[in-house]
Amino acid sequence: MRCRRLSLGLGSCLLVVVSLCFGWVYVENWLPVYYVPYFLPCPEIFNMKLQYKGEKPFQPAAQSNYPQPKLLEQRPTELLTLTPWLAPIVSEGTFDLALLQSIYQPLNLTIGLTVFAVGRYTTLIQPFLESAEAFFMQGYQVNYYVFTNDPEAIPHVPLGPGRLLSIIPIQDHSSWEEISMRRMETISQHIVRRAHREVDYLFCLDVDMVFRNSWGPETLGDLVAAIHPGYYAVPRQQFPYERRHISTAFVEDSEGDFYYGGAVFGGRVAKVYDFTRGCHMAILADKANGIMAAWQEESHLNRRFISQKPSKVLSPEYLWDDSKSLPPSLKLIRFSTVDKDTKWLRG
Ligand SMILES: CC(=O)N[C@H]1[C@@H](OP(=O)(O)OP(=O)(O)OC[C@H]2O[C@@H](n3ccc(=O)[nH]c3=O)[C@H](O)[C@@H]2O)O[C@H](CO)[C@H](O)[C@@H]1O
Ligand SMILES: [Mn+2]
Repeated sequence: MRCRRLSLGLGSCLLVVVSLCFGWVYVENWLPVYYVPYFLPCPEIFNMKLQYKGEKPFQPAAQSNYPQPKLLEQRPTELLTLTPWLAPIVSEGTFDLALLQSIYQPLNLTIGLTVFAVGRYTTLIQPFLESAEAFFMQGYQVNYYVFTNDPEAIPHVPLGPGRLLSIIPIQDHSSWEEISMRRMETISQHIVRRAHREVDYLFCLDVDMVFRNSWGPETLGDLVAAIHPGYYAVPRQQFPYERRHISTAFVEDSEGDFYYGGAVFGGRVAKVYDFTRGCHMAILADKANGIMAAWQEESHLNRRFISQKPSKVLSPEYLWDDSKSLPPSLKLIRFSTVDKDTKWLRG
Protein backbone atom coordinates (compact mmCIF):
# COMPACT_ATOMS: atom_id res chain seq x y z
CA MET A 1 0.00 0.00 0.00
CA ARG A 2 2.76 2.36 1.09
CA CYS A 3 4.85 1.38 -1.92
CA ARG A 4 1.92 2.14 -4.26
CA ARG A 5 1.37 5.57 -2.74
CA LEU A 6 5.07 6.37 -3.00
CA SER A 7 5.27 5.40 -6.67
CA LEU A 8 2.02 7.29 -7.36
CA GLY A 9 3.51 10.38 -5.67
CA LEU A 10 6.75 10.05 -7.59
CA GLY A 11 4.87 9.49 -10.83
CA SER A 12 2.76 12.62 -10.40
CA CYS A 13 5.86 14.66 -9.48
CA LEU A 14 7.51 13.47 -12.71
CA LEU A 15 4.36 14.36 -14.65
CA VAL A 16 4.33 17.87 -13.17
CA VAL A 17 8.04 18.39 -13.99
CA VAL A 18 7.61 17.11 -17.56
CA SER A 19 4.51 19.25 -18.19
CA LEU A 20 6.31 22.30 -16.72
CA CYS A 21 9.21 21.68 -19.11
CA PHE A 22 6.88 21.37 -22.10
CA GLY A 23 4.95 24.39 -20.92
CA TRP A 24 8.14 26.47 -20.70
CA VAL A 25 9.33 25.42 -24.15
CA TYR A 26 5.91 26.37 -25.54
CA VAL A 27 5.80 29.73 -23.76
CA GLU A 28 9.37 30.52 -24.81
CA ASN A 29 8.55 29.87 -28.46
CA TRP A 30 5.43 31.89 -28.22
CA LEU A 31 6.98 34.91 -26.49
CA PRO A 32 8.07 37.59 -28.98
CA VAL A 33 11.84 37.98 -29.28
CA TYR A 34 13.02 41.53 -28.77
CA TYR A 35 16.07 42.33 -30.84
CA VAL A 36 17.91 45.36 -29.57
CA PRO A 37 19.96 46.73 -32.45
CA TYR A 38 23.31 48.31 -31.77
CA PHE A 39 22.31 51.47 -33.58
CA LEU A 40 19.42 53.36 -32.12
CA PRO A 41 16.73 53.24 -34.76
CA CYS A 42 15.05 56.34 -33.49
CA PRO A 43 16.97 59.61 -33.41
CA GLU A 44 14.35 61.18 -31.13
CA ILE A 45 15.58 59.16 -28.18
CA PHE A 46 19.12 60.40 -28.44
CA ASN A 47 19.35 60.69 -24.68
CA MET A 48 19.48 56.93 -24.42
CA LYS A 49 22.59 55.03 -25.34
CA LEU A 50 22.91 51.29 -25.35
CA GLN A 51 25.82 50.30 -23.19
CA TYR A 52 27.30 47.16 -24.57
CA LYS A 53 29.19 44.66 -22.55
CA GLY A 54 32.81 45.08 -23.49
CA GLU A 55 32.32 48.52 -24.94
CA LYS A 56 33.31 51.27 -22.56
CA PRO A 57 30.99 54.25 -22.65
CA PHE A 58 32.52 57.37 -24.12
CA GLN A 59 34.12 59.41 -21.36
CA PRO A 60 35.85 62.67 -21.98
CA ALA A 61 39.48 62.44 -20.99
CA ALA A 62 40.27 64.32 -17.79
CA GLN A 63 41.64 67.73 -18.62
CA SER A 64 45.37 67.75 -18.43
CA ASN A 65 48.07 70.10 -19.45
CA TYR A 66 50.58 68.70 -21.87
CA PRO A 67 52.67 70.30 -24.59
CA GLN A 68 51.08 70.75 -28.00
CA PRO A 69 52.31 68.21 -30.55
CA LYS A 70 53.96 70.05 -33.43
CA LEU A 71 53.60 68.67 -36.95
CA LEU A 72 56.78 70.45 -38.02
CA GLU A 73 58.70 69.86 -34.80
CA GLN A 74 61.67 67.88 -36.22
CA ARG A 75 62.94 69.53 -39.38
CA PRO A 76 60.97 71.90 -41.60
CA THR A 77 61.06 69.31 -44.39
CA GLU A 78 59.79 66.45 -42.26
CA LEU A 79 56.44 65.87 -40.64
CA LEU A 80 55.80 64.31 -37.26
CA THR A 81 54.81 60.67 -37.77
CA LEU A 82 53.24 59.79 -34.42
CA THR A 83 50.96 61.69 -32.06
CA PRO A 84 51.70 61.69 -28.30
CA TRP A 85 48.83 59.19 -27.93
CA LEU A 86 50.49 56.93 -30.48
CA ALA A 87 48.25 57.44 -33.48
CA PRO A 88 50.09 57.41 -36.82
CA ILE A 89 50.18 60.65 -38.79
CA VAL A 90 49.89 59.57 -42.40
CA SER A 91 51.92 61.27 -45.10
CA GLU A 92 53.90 60.22 -48.17
CA GLY A 93 56.91 58.14 -47.15
CA THR A 94 55.46 56.86 -43.87
CA PHE A 95 53.86 53.70 -45.30
CA ASP A 96 54.45 50.89 -47.77
CA LEU A 97 51.44 50.91 -50.08
CA ALA A 98 52.14 47.48 -51.60
CA LEU A 99 52.30 45.94 -48.13
CA LEU A 100 49.10 47.70 -47.04
CA GLN A 101 47.33 46.47 -50.20
CA SER A 102 48.36 42.90 -49.47
CA ILE A 103 46.87 43.25 -45.97
CA TYR A 104 43.63 45.08 -46.80
CA GLN A 105 42.70 43.74 -50.24
CA PRO A 106 41.91 40.16 -49.11
CA LEU A 107 39.50 41.56 -46.50
CA ASN A 108 36.91 42.33 -49.17
CA LEU A 109 36.11 45.69 -47.58
CA THR A 110 33.47 48.13 -48.67
CA ILE A 111 34.30 51.78 -48.14
CA GLY A 112 31.51 54.34 -47.91
CA LEU A 113 31.84 57.99 -48.82
CA THR A 114 29.25 60.60 -47.88
CA VAL A 115 29.13 63.88 -49.73
CA PHE A 116 26.55 66.67 -49.62
CA ALA A 117 25.49 68.76 -52.59
CA VAL A 118 22.68 71.06 -51.57
CA GLY A 119 21.53 74.10 -53.56
CA ARG A 120 24.18 75.47 -55.91
CA TYR A 121 26.78 73.09 -54.50
CA THR A 122 25.33 70.51 -56.92
CA THR A 123 27.52 72.14 -59.57
CA LEU A 124 30.57 70.78 -57.73
CA ILE A 125 29.60 67.12 -57.62
CA GLN A 126 30.81 66.09 -61.10
CA PRO A 127 34.50 66.98 -60.68
CA PHE A 128 34.37 65.57 -57.16
CA LEU A 129 33.05 62.18 -58.32
CA GLU A 130 35.20 62.00 -61.45
CA SER A 131 38.33 62.60 -59.39
CA ALA A 132 37.18 60.08 -56.77
CA GLU A 133 36.81 57.51 -59.53
CA ALA A 134 40.40 58.18 -60.52
CA PHE A 135 41.99 58.21 -57.06
CA PHE A 136 39.75 57.19 -54.15
CA MET A 137 40.18 53.64 -52.87
CA GLN A 138 41.12 52.11 -56.20
CA GLY A 139 40.60 48.34 -56.19
CA TYR A 140 38.07 48.41 -53.32
CA GLN A 141 34.31 48.30 -53.27
CA VAL A 142 33.09 51.84 -52.82
CA ASN A 143 29.60 53.11 -51.99
CA TYR A 144 29.06 56.79 -52.67
CA TYR A 145 26.20 58.36 -50.76
CA VAL A 146 25.29 61.68 -52.34
CA PHE A 147 22.90 63.75 -50.23
CA THR A 148 21.05 66.43 -52.13
CA ASN A 149 17.85 68.46 -52.19
CA ASP A 150 17.85 68.22 -55.99
CA PRO A 151 18.42 64.63 -57.24
CA GLU A 152 17.87 65.68 -60.85
CA ALA A 153 20.85 67.99 -60.71
CA ILE A 154 23.24 65.11 -59.96
CA PRO A 155 24.95 64.20 -63.24
CA HIS A 156 25.59 60.65 -64.29
CA VAL A 157 29.23 59.78 -63.71
CA PRO A 158 30.43 56.40 -65.04
CA LEU A 159 31.65 54.23 -62.16
CA GLY A 160 34.27 51.50 -62.11
CA PRO A 161 33.47 47.88 -61.22
CA GLY A 162 32.40 47.30 -57.61
CA ARG A 163 31.52 50.96 -57.16
CA LEU A 164 27.96 52.10 -56.47
CA LEU A 165 26.31 55.47 -56.07
CA SER A 166 23.13 56.25 -54.14
CA ILE A 167 21.41 59.60 -54.32
CA ILE A 168 19.66 60.36 -51.06
CA PRO A 169 17.13 63.21 -51.05
CA ILE A 170 17.36 65.58 -48.11
CA GLN A 171 15.77 68.91 -47.40
CA ASP A 172 17.34 72.26 -48.04
CA HIS A 173 17.91 74.73 -45.19
CA SER A 174 17.76 78.47 -45.22
CA SER A 175 21.42 79.11 -44.42
CA TRP A 176 24.65 77.49 -45.59
CA GLU A 177 25.74 77.15 -41.96
CA GLU A 178 22.67 75.08 -41.18
CA ILE A 179 23.25 72.89 -44.25
CA SER A 180 26.85 72.31 -43.24
CA MET A 181 26.03 71.58 -39.57
CA ARG A 182 23.10 69.30 -40.32
CA ARG A 183 25.48 66.89 -41.99
CA MET A 184 26.27 65.41 -38.56
CA GLU A 185 22.63 64.57 -37.98
CA THR A 186 22.07 63.25 -41.51
CA ILE A 187 25.18 61.07 -41.48
CA SER A 188 24.38 59.51 -38.10
CA GLN A 189 20.82 58.75 -39.19
CA HIS A 190 22.02 57.35 -42.50
CA ILE A 191 24.39 54.99 -40.68
CA VAL A 192 21.50 53.74 -38.55
CA ARG A 193 19.20 53.27 -41.52
CA ARG A 194 21.58 51.86 -44.09
CA ALA A 195 25.29 52.41 -44.02
CA HIS A 196 26.11 50.15 -41.06
CA ARG A 197 24.86 47.20 -43.10
CA GLU A 198 26.54 48.26 -46.32
CA VAL A 199 30.02 49.49 -45.51
CA ASP A 200 32.93 48.70 -43.20
CA TYR A 201 34.51 52.15 -43.20
CA LEU A 202 32.96 55.51 -43.93
CA PHE A 203 34.57 58.78 -44.99
CA CYS A 204 32.65 62.06 -44.82
CA LEU A 205 33.98 64.70 -47.19
CA ASP A 206 33.24 68.22 -48.43
CA VAL A 207 32.08 68.50 -52.05
CA ASP A 208 34.10 71.62 -52.90
CA MET A 209 37.22 69.50 -53.26
CA VAL A 210 38.85 67.16 -55.77
CA PHE A 211 41.20 64.20 -55.48
CA ARG A 212 44.57 64.83 -57.10
CA ASN A 213 46.52 61.73 -56.07
CA SER A 214 45.96 58.28 -54.63
CA TRP A 215 43.89 57.97 -51.45
CA GLY A 216 44.13 54.34 -50.37
CA PRO A 217 44.12 51.85 -47.49
CA GLU A 218 46.69 53.91 -45.57
CA THR A 219 43.75 56.11 -44.53
CA LEU A 220 41.73 53.31 -42.91
CA GLY A 221 41.43 53.41 -39.14
CA ASP A 222 38.92 53.34 -36.30
CA LEU A 223 38.50 57.09 -36.12
CA VAL A 224 40.28 59.27 -38.65
CA ALA A 225 40.83 63.04 -38.65
CA ALA A 226 42.70 65.31 -41.07
CA ILE A 227 44.85 68.29 -40.13
CA HIS A 228 43.46 71.57 -41.48
CA PRO A 229 45.76 73.18 -44.09
CA GLY A 230 45.44 76.60 -42.47
CA TYR A 231 46.71 75.76 -39.00
CA TYR A 232 49.32 73.00 -39.13
CA ALA A 233 52.14 75.33 -38.14
CA VAL A 234 50.61 77.58 -35.51
CA PRO A 235 50.41 77.42 -31.70
CA ARG A 236 47.19 75.96 -30.31
CA GLN A 237 46.16 79.31 -28.79
CA GLN A 238 45.72 80.55 -32.35
CA PHE A 239 43.48 77.68 -33.44
CA PRO A 240 40.03 79.02 -34.37
CA TYR A 241 38.30 76.90 -31.73
CA GLU A 242 35.06 78.04 -30.17
CA ARG A 243 36.21 80.15 -27.21
CA ARG A 244 32.88 81.13 -25.63
CA HIS A 245 32.16 79.14 -22.46
CA ILE A 246 28.45 78.98 -23.23
CA SER A 247 29.03 76.71 -26.24
CA THR A 248 29.44 72.95 -25.87
CA ALA A 249 32.30 73.30 -28.38
CA PHE A 250 34.31 75.50 -25.98
CA VAL A 251 38.04 74.81 -25.87
CA GLU A 252 40.52 76.26 -23.36
CA ASP A 253 43.70 77.97 -24.57
CA SER A 254 45.75 75.18 -23.01
CA GLU A 255 43.88 72.41 -24.83
CA GLY A 256 44.11 70.97 -28.31
CA ASP A 257 46.45 68.81 -30.34
CA PHE A 258 45.99 69.68 -34.01
CA TYR A 259 43.30 71.80 -35.62
CA TYR A 260 41.33 69.37 -37.77
CA GLY A 261 39.29 70.24 -40.85
CA GLY A 262 35.56 69.63 -40.95
CA ALA A 263 35.94 68.67 -44.62
CA VAL A 264 37.46 65.24 -43.92
CA PHE A 265 36.76 62.68 -41.24
CA GLY A 266 35.93 59.01 -41.14
CA GLY A 267 36.65 55.61 -39.69
CA ARG A 268 34.92 52.35 -38.92
CA VAL A 269 31.25 52.87 -39.54
CA ALA A 270 30.21 52.26 -35.90
CA LYS A 271 32.81 54.76 -34.68
CA VAL A 272 31.64 57.35 -37.19
CA TYR A 273 28.13 56.77 -35.88
CA ASP A 274 29.19 57.52 -32.28
CA PHE A 275 31.17 60.51 -33.45
CA THR A 276 28.55 62.16 -35.65
CA ARG A 277 25.79 61.45 -33.14
CA GLY A 278 27.86 63.07 -30.38
CA CYS A 279 28.55 66.13 -32.52
CA HIS A 280 24.89 66.39 -33.46
CA MET A 281 23.83 66.28 -29.81
CA ALA A 282 26.32 69.00 -28.93
CA ILE A 283 25.02 71.11 -31.83
CA LEU A 284 21.45 70.63 -30.54
CA ALA A 285 22.50 71.69 -27.05
CA ASP A 286 24.02 74.87 -28.50
CA LYS A 287 20.87 75.47 -30.48
CA ALA A 288 18.79 75.19 -27.31
CA ASN A 289 21.03 77.90 -25.85
CA GLY A 290 20.67 80.08 -28.93
CA ILE A 291 24.31 79.83 -29.97
CA MET A 292 26.13 78.67 -33.08
CA ALA A 293 29.79 77.68 -32.75
CA ALA A 294 32.44 79.80 -34.50
CA TRP A 295 33.03 77.27 -37.31
CA GLN A 296 29.77 75.37 -37.04
CA GLU A 297 30.18 71.58 -36.97
CA GLU A 298 33.94 71.94 -37.48
CA SER A 299 34.14 73.51 -33.99
CA HIS A 300 32.18 70.61 -32.51
CA LEU A 301 34.31 68.11 -34.39
CA ASN A 302 37.44 69.71 -32.97
CA ARG A 303 36.03 69.80 -29.45
CA ARG A 304 35.19 66.14 -29.68
CA PHE A 305 38.55 65.05 -31.09
CA ILE A 306 40.25 66.54 -28.01
CA SER A 307 38.45 64.06 -25.73
CA GLN A 308 37.96 61.24 -28.21
CA LYS A 309 41.35 61.21 -29.91
CA PRO A 310 41.52 60.05 -33.51
CA SER A 311 43.26 56.70 -33.93
CA LYS A 312 44.77 57.89 -37.21
CA VAL A 313 45.62 61.41 -38.31
CA LEU A 314 45.91 62.40 -41.96
CA SER A 315 48.50 65.06 -42.82
CA PRO A 316 47.43 68.11 -44.86
CA GLU A 317 48.22 66.04 -48.00
CA TYR A 318 44.68 64.75 -47.50
CA LEU A 319 43.09 68.15 -46.97
CA TRP A 320 44.87 70.89 -48.80
CA ASP A 321 43.95 74.39 -49.91
CA ASP A 322 45.28 75.08 -53.40
CA SER A 323 45.45 78.80 -52.82
CA LYS A 324 48.43 78.13 -50.52
CA SER A 325 51.91 77.51 -51.85
CA LEU A 326 53.19 74.00 -51.23
CA PRO A 327 55.58 73.85 -48.23
CA PRO A 328 58.73 71.67 -48.52
CA SER A 329 57.31 69.30 -45.88
CA LEU A 330 54.51 68.14 -48.21
CA LYS A 331 55.62 65.79 -50.98
CA LEU A 332 52.27 65.64 -52.79
CA ILE A 333 48.66 66.71 -52.52
CA ARG A 334 45.95 64.06 -52.59
CA PHE A 335 42.74 65.99 -51.94
CA SER A 336 42.31 69.73 -52.13
CA THR A 337 39.82 72.56 -52.48
CA VAL A 338 38.57 73.76 -55.84
CA ASP A 339 38.58 77.40 -56.68
CA LYS A 340 34.96 78.33 -55.96
CA ASP A 341 32.75 81.37 -56.03
CA THR A 342 31.68 81.13 -52.39
CA LYS A 343 29.33 84.11 -52.55
CA TRP A 344 27.42 82.68 -55.51
CA LEU A 345 27.36 79.14 -54.11
CA ARG A 346 25.92 80.25 -50.78
CA GLY A 347 23.70 82.91 -52.31
C1 LIG B 1 38.40 72.77 -45.41
C2 LIG B 1 37.42 72.64 -44.31
O1 LIG B 1 37.71 72.06 -43.30
N1 LIG B 1 36.19 73.18 -44.57
C3 LIG B 1 35.19 73.39 -43.54
C4 LIG B 1 34.89 74.87 -43.45
O2 LIG B 1 34.52 75.64 -44.57
P1 LIG B 1 34.13 75.53 -46.12
O3 LIG B 1 34.25 76.91 -46.65
O4 LIG B 1 34.93 74.50 -46.81
O5 LIG B 1 32.57 75.08 -46.11
P2 LIG B 1 31.72 74.69 -47.39
O6 LIG B 1 31.20 75.89 -48.06
O7 LIG B 1 32.50 73.74 -48.25
O8 LIG B 1 30.50 73.91 -46.71
C5 LIG B 1 30.70 72.60 -46.20
C6 LIG B 1 30.01 71.54 -47.09
O9 LIG B 1 28.60 71.55 -46.85
C7 LIG B 1 27.88 71.27 -48.06
N2 LIG B 1 27.08 72.44 -48.40
C8 LIG B 1 27.23 73.62 -47.75
C9 LIG B 1 26.42 74.70 -48.04
C10 LIG B 1 25.44 74.58 -49.04
O10 LIG B 1 24.70 75.53 -49.37
N3 LIG B 1 25.31 73.40 -49.69
C11 LIG B 1 26.10 72.32 -49.41
O11 LIG B 1 25.96 71.27 -50.02
C12 LIG B 1 28.95 70.97 -49.12
O12 LIG B 1 29.20 69.59 -49.13
C13 LIG B 1 30.14 71.73 -48.60
O13 LIG B 1 31.36 71.25 -49.12
O14 LIG B 1 33.90 75.10 -42.44
C14 LIG B 1 32.67 74.46 -42.65
C15 LIG B 1 31.76 74.83 -41.53
O15 LIG B 1 31.78 76.18 -41.33
C16 LIG B 1 32.87 72.96 -42.73
O16 LIG B 1 33.30 72.47 -41.48
C17 LIG B 1 33.88 72.65 -43.81
O17 LIG B 1 34.07 71.28 -43.84
MN1 LIG C 1 34.47 73.03 -48.15
